Amino acid sequence: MTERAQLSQARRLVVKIGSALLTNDGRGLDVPALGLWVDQMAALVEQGVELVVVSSGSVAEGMSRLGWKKRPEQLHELQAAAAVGQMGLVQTWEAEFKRHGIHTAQILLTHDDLSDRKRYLNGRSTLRALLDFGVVPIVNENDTVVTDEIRFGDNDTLGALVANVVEADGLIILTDQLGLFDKDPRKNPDASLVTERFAGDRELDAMAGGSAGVLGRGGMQTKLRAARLAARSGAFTVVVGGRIEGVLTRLRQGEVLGTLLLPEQGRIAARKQWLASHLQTRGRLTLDDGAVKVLRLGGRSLLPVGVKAVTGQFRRGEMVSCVDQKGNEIARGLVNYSAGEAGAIAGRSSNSIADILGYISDEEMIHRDNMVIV
Ligand SMILES: Nc1ncnc2c1ncn2[C@@H]1O[C@H](COP(=O)(O)OP(=O)(O)O)[C@@H](O)[C@H]1O
Ligand SMILES: N[C@@H](CCC(=O)OP(=O)(O)O)C(=O)O
Repeated sequence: MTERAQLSQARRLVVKIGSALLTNDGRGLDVPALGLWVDQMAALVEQGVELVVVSSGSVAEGMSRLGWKKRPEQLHELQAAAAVGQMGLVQTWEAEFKRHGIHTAQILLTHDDLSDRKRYLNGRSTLRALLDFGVVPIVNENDTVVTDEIRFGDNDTLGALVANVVEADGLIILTDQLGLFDKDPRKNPDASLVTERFAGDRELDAMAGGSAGVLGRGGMQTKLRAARLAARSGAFTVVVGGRIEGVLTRLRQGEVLGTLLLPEQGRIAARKQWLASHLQTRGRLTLDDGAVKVLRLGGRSLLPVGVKAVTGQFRRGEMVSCVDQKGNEIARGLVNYSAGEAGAIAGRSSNSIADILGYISDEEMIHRDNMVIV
């Protein structure tokens, strides 16, 4: 598989859009541009892609609504502008997605929310539930309550943390340049576009500069940092020009646009490591000897037929522990069925899932890509 094919195959994506783009360099929300991105996103949703949007622009839109020409220095003024602008932001996202019959949801997060384990897990459950319902969450930083110390500071970082939380396959950062250049193209007209690198490549540090814009905060430095954060849970990052015609559709088709930043370890390995270290188990599946044997051999999914007993209360997508009949832990993984459903299909062949439950979401109890052997 070529690296760009990862975009064609992604099942869950986070799309982050910066202030300069969304507000047409501060001239108020660029509704036609936003509408065009939504058209492309709706087509992705139609193809079964789960999407989360991280939308900047509340401060810029607030400034525009309040008639302020200069970005205020004081935190409380920025927060006031953000509160005014956030109204316009969510109204516009909602109205544009509504044209396609897609619901949106507003999610405002602070750093605290994602560093506190309980809130992290609750946030994860809510986001997962929204995605299961086919809703597109629209995320921004909760600017009203943040203080200097706890600000993400830029939505690139927020986008990466959201990609970690939802275990996205990829993070797409739409910005006002065509991608990451070997030097800041605003200051160096001879700069050339970097098309593909490992996110951890140290050579990139010298290339990425800060923001020259009045609206954006992070510049390429925070986009690079975001790519490194996203890589921890196995997500690739694309930094790409949001004004390129049909940008999301063309990326989906595998076209080489923007800069692709890849996790070093490989997507699945990084993701598995992330899952094992960040999620607590919610229940237990006791396996028969045959299932223990195939899991230990590696590379196989766990089917319902190999499960003898189910304990605990868990929902689809939560982490469960797989143990042998003596209680020794064999593996951990994200389960495809809730505790009640898992109990009903335990010991049964995958062919009978539909008869037992009345529907089938997956043939596997735990897919091999979502499982870590311990
Ligand atoms: N190596 C680089 N390649 C591309 N852009 C760069 C680079 N270094 C610095 N920049 C600056 O980063 C800006 C984009 O970041 P930013 O203003 O924060 O936008 P956004 O609102 O999309 O987050 C570009 O307009 C550019 O001036
Ligand atoms: N929460 C702020 C985010 C500001 C921000 O990070 O902007 P950008 O660098 O353009 O993504 C807002 O909505 O204005």
